[in-house]
Amino acid sequence: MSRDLGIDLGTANLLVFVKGKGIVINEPSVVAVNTKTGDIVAVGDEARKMVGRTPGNITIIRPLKDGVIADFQSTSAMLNYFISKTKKYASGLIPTKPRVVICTPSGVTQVEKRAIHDSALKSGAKEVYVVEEPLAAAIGANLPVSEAVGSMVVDIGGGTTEVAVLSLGGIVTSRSLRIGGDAQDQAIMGYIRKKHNLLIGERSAENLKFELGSAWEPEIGRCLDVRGRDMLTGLPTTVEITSEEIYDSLQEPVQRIVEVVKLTLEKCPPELSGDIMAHGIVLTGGGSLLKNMTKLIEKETNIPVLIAENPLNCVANGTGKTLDNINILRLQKKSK
Ligand SMILES: Nc1ncnc2c1ncn2[C@@H]1O[C@H](COP(=O)(O)OP(=O)(O)OP(=O)(O)O)[C@@H](O)[C@H]1O
Repeated sequence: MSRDLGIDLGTANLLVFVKGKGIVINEPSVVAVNTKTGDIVAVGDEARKMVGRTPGNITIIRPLKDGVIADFQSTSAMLNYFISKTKKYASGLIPTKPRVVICTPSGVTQVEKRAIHDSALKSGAKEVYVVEEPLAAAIGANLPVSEAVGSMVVDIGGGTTEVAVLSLGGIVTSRSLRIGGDAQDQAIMGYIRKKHNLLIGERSAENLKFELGSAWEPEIGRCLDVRGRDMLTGLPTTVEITSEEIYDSLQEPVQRIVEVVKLTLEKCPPELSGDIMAHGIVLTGGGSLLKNMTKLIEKETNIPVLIAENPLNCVANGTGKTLDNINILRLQKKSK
């Protein structure tokens, strides 16, 4: 027995599933680095607390951005940190090295995949298998991926949106878009800068999205005060933002997601389209929690849309379930 691990190396959050325990780590994919020494000062929750509040010698890095690895060294350090953190779950088990199934954003190149693989090995893994994100999301959402029936999953993460049609254990057709929750936050920041001459931080923009955001018909009359820096005076100030404004700012990134869903449906073989019509499209990832996202996709595709249970955990749960079939992954790796 060993503490085998399933890891969702997400753009926004990194989750670790320990076999027999479930998800034991769920922290933001953020690293704080001392710019003078290059040392890692904090990782995950600790680093996230520092966002926007760091002194000159500390910089906050999001190692994965837009679904790709923006900074390999800090990705590697983050992976190492979290794999080591799971050591305490090995108590009572024979202390062997873990086998690791890791899920990376689909924009990652073969070279980067190899580098992630090697970095997990260096962090103490015995064997490492890299799986595709939409497959893990669908398994984690309990879709019947191994059956001869078409299932469609839309995983809306921080950096990417992955849309895939699956059947008989594999991906039949898929598309990946480098737009997810982060692009929505950026759109809110851009809108407020332009309309109110106000600079706000990423966390404030994300909070406005949580509180006022909607993909379809905003709730009229809701508003929230946001603090930022007035670009004209340079002074801190507070502005009231309405739900209609947040709705307007989210239109572009949200419509791009709808388009990619439609394009994937167009490429779907007719038999599988019929299955998807009957069983619906399943949304996973944190972005699926944007208010009325299901309603919008339903209206645009005329197909029922459901959100998976615990959408933020689907990919990690999927990699965890894959640990039970590690022999299949081993055979697939050998045949490559
Ligand atoms: N209630 C909510 N409403 C809108 N967006 C939300 C909500 N909860 C979380 N999100 C967004 O979900 C995103 C994070 O989702 P998730 O953890 O699935 O991404 P990830 O797996 O790290 O990213 P990727 O799949 O791109 O690598 C963030 O952009 C966050 O703002």
